[in-house]
Amino acid sequence: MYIVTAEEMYEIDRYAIEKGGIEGKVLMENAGSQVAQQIIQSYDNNQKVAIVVGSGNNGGDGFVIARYLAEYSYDISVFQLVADHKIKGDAAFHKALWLNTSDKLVHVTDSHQLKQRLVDCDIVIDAILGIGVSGAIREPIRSMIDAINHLPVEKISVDIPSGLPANDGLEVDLAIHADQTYIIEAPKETAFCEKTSIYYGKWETVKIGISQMAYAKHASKQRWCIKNVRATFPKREKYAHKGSNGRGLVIGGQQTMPGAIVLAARAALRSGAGLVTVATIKENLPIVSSSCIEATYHLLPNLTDRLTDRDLEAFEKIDAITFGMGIGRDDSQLLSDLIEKLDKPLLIDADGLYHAKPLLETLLQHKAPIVVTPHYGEMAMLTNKTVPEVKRSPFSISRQFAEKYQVYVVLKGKHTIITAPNGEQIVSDQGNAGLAKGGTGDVLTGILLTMIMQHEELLPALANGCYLHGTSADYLVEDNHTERDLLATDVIEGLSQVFRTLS
Ligand SMILES: NC(=O)C1=CN([C@@H]2O[C@H](COP(=O)(O)OP(=O)(O)OC[C@H]3O[C@@H](n4cnc5c(N)ncnc54)[C@H](O)[C@@H]3O)[C@@H](O)[C@H]2O)[C@@H](O)CC1
Ligand SMILES: Nc1ncnc2c1ncn2[C@@H]1O[C@H](COP(=O)(O)OP(=O)(O)O)[C@@H](O)[C@H]1O
Ligand SMILES: [K+]
Repeated sequence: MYIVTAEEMYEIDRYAIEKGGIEGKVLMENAGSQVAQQIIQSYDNNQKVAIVVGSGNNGGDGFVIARYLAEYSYDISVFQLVADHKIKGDAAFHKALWLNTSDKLVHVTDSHQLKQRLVDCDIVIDAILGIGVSGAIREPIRSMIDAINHLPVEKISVDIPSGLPANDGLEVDLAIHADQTYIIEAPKETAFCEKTSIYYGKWETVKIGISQMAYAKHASKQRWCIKNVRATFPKREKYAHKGSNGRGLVIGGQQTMPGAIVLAARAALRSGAGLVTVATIKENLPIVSSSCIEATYHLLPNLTDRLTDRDLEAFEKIDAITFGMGIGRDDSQLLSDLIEKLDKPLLIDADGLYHAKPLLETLLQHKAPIVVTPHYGEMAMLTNKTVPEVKRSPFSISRQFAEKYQVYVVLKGKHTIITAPNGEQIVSDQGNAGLAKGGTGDVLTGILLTMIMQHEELLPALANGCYLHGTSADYLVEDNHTERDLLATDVIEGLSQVFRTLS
């Protein structure tokens, strides 16, 4: 499933009209009828329904919905919130069709009137503003949206809650707090941002007949689901051997933080890596090696000095490296050496991201791919922004960072956004609040290490890793665990259940 900005959606609509030959009126008919079908399936027809329409094509969808719901015997009233002359084009066409079959259209000019009209309704269908909204919401629509928000009725938004922008990065002025949103065709960026997803309530998409070709041409973001995983997940070769399944290196673990590297190493092995070597200080060896007996160990004299020839020789056969879990924030030469001297795919996580910040310009020199996996706080640190700024623009900030430094970015959160150096993006929205606990990020890192070694292409590799991690947590919470008690180690054990669903 694609995720779009407003501009991309307009391009996609245009493509469907100009290249696909589907008239705008037909797209609107499809949009309204599909939303109406969803409503018919979910809401009884003994309810009193008010459809509030604005001036644009979103309002046009509202007229189509009215026509279909009336056919199914819902008690429908349409309230037009703008002057007649503002309704033009396809919307005017569908308004005329509604008036051919019904006289239930009332022109409402202020919020006081609207409140009186809506007071005995059960459902309000919000077709006031769609993705064409711009700037601060103007009166009288402003007071009308506010009035609807205060009514104790079920609020169903068409395409997008009115007033909410489609794109990330814009401040929300005022918007309908929907209980349910039926999104036309493709979810918009704001459905996946922490500050704005709440306005949508529950949401689902309806299809209106636009071809995938239009998306392939004009959309650059996808929501990753099991279908994508099945299509891209590598098969395990019958004659595989441990060398062919990837040799991963995990570097990290101060004396006070040995757990992080154990979690990463165990997660990498559980995800199918052939061999995992943990490079850490000797003080960690007893605890780390007894917690992960399947890994091998490489002792570093400390975590700050340059790599020795002996280290480099030992890492020669490694296929990919992950650096940073529990490594601490003291000055260290390790990361710059890894960037300069080892041309292997390199994943930088946790404290490693603090080491990466002064080296960002040098990342461009690394020939093999680099992946950074910050949570929102770490992303704010890397970009000199505040956490609220990152939360407002997670798509744009990730894309700018990935393009500027030519790295892959995995911005971790409820909706994890994965960005390739060319700006292509994937959202993994699997997982639950059980993952909001120390150590789960280290598990993700281990899984990603294996995925990087086993896939041809990195973007699906990272998306598949995030899918495995989140889905493991989802299955565990469905079965034996809850969001409270879930531990990072459980997520590792849960992976086998996810793998079983992939073939
Ligand atoms: N072919 C298409 O383009 C299709 C569009 N569809 C619907 O059309 C919508 C987009 O249509 P439009 O581009 O007409 O956009 P809108 O329906 O969002 O309407 C934009 C109009 O709203 C008013 N407006 C914008 N910002 C405002 C503000 N801050 N305060 C008060 N009024 C404001 C202006 O009069 C503006 O022209 C989609 O969200 C979707 O619901 C669907 O019918 C499917 C097909
Ligand atoms: N509320 C949530 N819903 C879904 N996933 C979450 C949630 N909170 C955290 N996660 C996931 O859990 C992981 C946490 O990573 P991170 O913050 O780096 O943890 P740590 O550094 O303690 O290991 C990320 O993969 C993130 O996407
Ligand atoms: K709307």
